[in-house]
Amino acid sequence: MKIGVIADDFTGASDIGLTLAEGGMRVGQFVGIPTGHVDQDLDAAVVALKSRTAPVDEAVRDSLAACDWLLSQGAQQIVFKVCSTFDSTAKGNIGPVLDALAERLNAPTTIVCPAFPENGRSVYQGHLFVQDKLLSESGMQNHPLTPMTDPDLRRLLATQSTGPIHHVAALVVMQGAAAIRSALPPKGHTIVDAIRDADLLEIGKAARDTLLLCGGSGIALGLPANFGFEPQHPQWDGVSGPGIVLSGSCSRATREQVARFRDVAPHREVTARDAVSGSISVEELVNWALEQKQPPLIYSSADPQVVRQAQDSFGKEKASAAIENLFSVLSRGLRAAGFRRMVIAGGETSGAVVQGLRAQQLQIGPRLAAGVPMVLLPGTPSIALALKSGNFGGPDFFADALNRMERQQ
Ligand SMILES: Nc1ncnc2c1ncn2[C@@H]1O[C@H](COP(=O)(O)OP(=O)(O)O)[C@@H](O)[C@H]1O
Ligand SMILES: O=C(O)[C@@H](O)C(=O)COP(=O)(O)O
Repeated sequence: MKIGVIADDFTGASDIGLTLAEGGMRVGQFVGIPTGHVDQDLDAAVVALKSRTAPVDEAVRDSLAACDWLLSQGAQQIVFKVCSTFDSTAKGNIGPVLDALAERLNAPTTIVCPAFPENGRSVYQGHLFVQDKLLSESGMQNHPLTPMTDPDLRRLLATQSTGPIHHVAALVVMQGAAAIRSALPPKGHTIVDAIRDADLLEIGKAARDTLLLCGGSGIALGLPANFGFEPQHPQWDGVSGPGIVLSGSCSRATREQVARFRDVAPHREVTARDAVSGSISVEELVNWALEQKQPPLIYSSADPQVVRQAQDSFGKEKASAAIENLFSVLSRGLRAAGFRRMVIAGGETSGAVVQGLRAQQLQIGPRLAAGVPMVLLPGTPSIALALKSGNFGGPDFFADALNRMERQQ
């Protein structure tokens, strides 16, 4: 194995899995830390954790365990995959995990860059932009679990990390890999600007001998070529069987996708109150879904003021956990009822569903949208999943993805 990835959520794991697969690597996506040796010829392994919003100690412990496992499988370079909007709580977890990984790997210097230009995320002068808005004005300031109110990544990481934080500016990056390499200080974490894929490719080249990198999936764009891999398009047909959309993301893009899909598909809303009080039965939701003539939508996605009210009434963690648990149990019921194509919106929500389905390993398929591959949960029968990050995908993503996931007869 050449590259080992520790992803702090499940949508992020399939996002970077796609980048590496499109870079020509054989990639395995693992749900949690595998035990034992993986008897497969993999070029890259992505360990998906649900550590983004976990308590700091737990996130550090799990990330180190994932790192140890990846090293034991022969990984030569480690990527800590975080969100392209650098999602973190007030306590971390990006800084503490990065510090711990750097220490474990004895990596004096790390490159940090969450840019993902294809999805509108760029880093300029150390600041993170989403399209033409600073991170803190992009809608991410209202995220239910990780509100992002500081767009200056140097300042943000400095509050989370014990090490010195440096910066390599876009003008240096545009001079290419050699200039980037010589601008990297010998110690500490360095935020590197990137506004184009070309910048990320040069950062990738510059990182050939860097043990530890941290970023969105864009940070992996240039890495497969360092090991001699050439771009490819992952292929496989979809699966046959009923489809459904489960949406627990309250991000802007998802709310638009929910609104669009509600116009054309049967839909049921699950409120935070329903989930916390347990007044809604999973069995009843599954039966309702089975009665529909076309793929339905079950969603808790709500506007920021509704989420705020729910959090004020029930507590942030309690509301989130109750909704995630509902989707987790529901996904199991849906599989038992015969559903074979599932589009899941939201990183935490995807984590809950994939854990609910007791998945251990997922196969990365072709891209459905930038950062969103079709993934296969092998079994008899297999299930096709789309784990969609909250802010990824166009307005008609749900309908498009369900169609693309269906095997053509
Ligand atoms: N109506 C709601 N009220 C409160 N919290 C909600 C509601 N709907 C979803 N949530 C919670 O918000 C979080 C959304 O996070 P996530 O699934 O990662 O979406 P995204 O990918 O957009 O960040 C989840 O923990 C989810 O359970
Ligand atoms: O890098 C990204 O933006 C995604 O891969 C990701 O991690 C998104 O997380 P969610 O928005 O919580 O799904």
